Amino acid sequence: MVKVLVAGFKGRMGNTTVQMVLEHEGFDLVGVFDPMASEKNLNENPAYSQTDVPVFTNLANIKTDAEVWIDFTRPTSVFENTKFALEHGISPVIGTTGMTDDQVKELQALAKEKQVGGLIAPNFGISAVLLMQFAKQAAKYLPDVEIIEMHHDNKLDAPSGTALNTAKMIAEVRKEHYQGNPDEKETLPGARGANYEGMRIHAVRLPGYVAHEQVLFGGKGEALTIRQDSFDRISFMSGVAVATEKIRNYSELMVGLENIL
Ligand SMILES: NC(=O)C1=CN([C@@H]2O[C@H](COP(=O)(O)OP(=O)(O)OC[C@H]3O[C@@H](n4cnc5c(N)ncnc54)[C@H](O)[C@@H]3O)[C@@H](O)[C@H]2O)C=CC1
Ligand SMILES: O=C(O)C1=N[C@H](C(=O)O)C[C@H](O)C1
Repeated sequence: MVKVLVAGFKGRMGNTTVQMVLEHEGFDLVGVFDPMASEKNLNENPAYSQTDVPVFTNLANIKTDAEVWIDFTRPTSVFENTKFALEHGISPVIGTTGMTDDQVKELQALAKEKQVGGLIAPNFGISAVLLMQFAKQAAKYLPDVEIIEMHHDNKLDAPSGTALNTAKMIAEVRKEHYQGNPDEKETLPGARGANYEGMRIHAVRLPGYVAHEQVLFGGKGEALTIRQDSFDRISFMSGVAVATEKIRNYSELMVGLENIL
């Protein structure tokens, strides 16, 4: 049994993850963490009255024998949480988005020093993992590209981690390239979206949406659109489960679910 702690358990993803961990016969939920929690044990919550699991509300007070730390928290807390996990020999499985490249590098160095395996996955959904790979492939031949990501209106970070990662993966193969009209002017600031190495990224936030992305390629007289949709947060759970099962077989901190599939 893999002993698991879920950070951010009061949130949308954290709550879905707790249910997945409790239902999975290979996982043992040994702790949950969220500063917003008022209970001391998960069994105080009517939905989990039979589940005796300690609740932590402060990082410094966590004492646990967890082997895997699953994190769906906030862009402002994920770095400290991941550092804490690595320093305590707990393998981090990180879904929280919004870390800077420098923060990721620092954590990768720490994981190497401690010889602890971990994963940061901008998206645990297989449709999104495939979309990023297909987009990288297409960009070799169609370098004019724009990304549109669409999310629920409670999302804190923009652009999404998935959109940023898509742009980074495309940038690995796309020849340096100016796209659009060099004389174009935004008559309303922001109209052309964010600029990542010449690629435009547009972020939509609307109620009713969960998580969706389109990558649009344009060529002479033709176009290609690649799209993925997460209609439900359950779409992320098989990826989280695979990472939780496998991550202790590694001794480095990787970025991208594809690294362990
Ligand atoms: N990688 C992936 O496949 C996915 C990633 N995400 C990412 O996961 C993160 C969470 O998303 P949601 O669940 O929608 O957010 P949410 O706002 O519903 O939940 C976040 C939870 O974290 C808690 N929290 C705040 N500070 C904390 C700390 N220091 N330690 C522990 N918990 C803390 C909050 O109280 C809240 O309950 C976001 O960054 C989002 O982009 C979301 C869906 C899929
Ligand atoms: O906040 C979300 O909901 C999601 N966040 C991740 C991201 O920023 O890419 C993954 C998915 O898009 C859902």
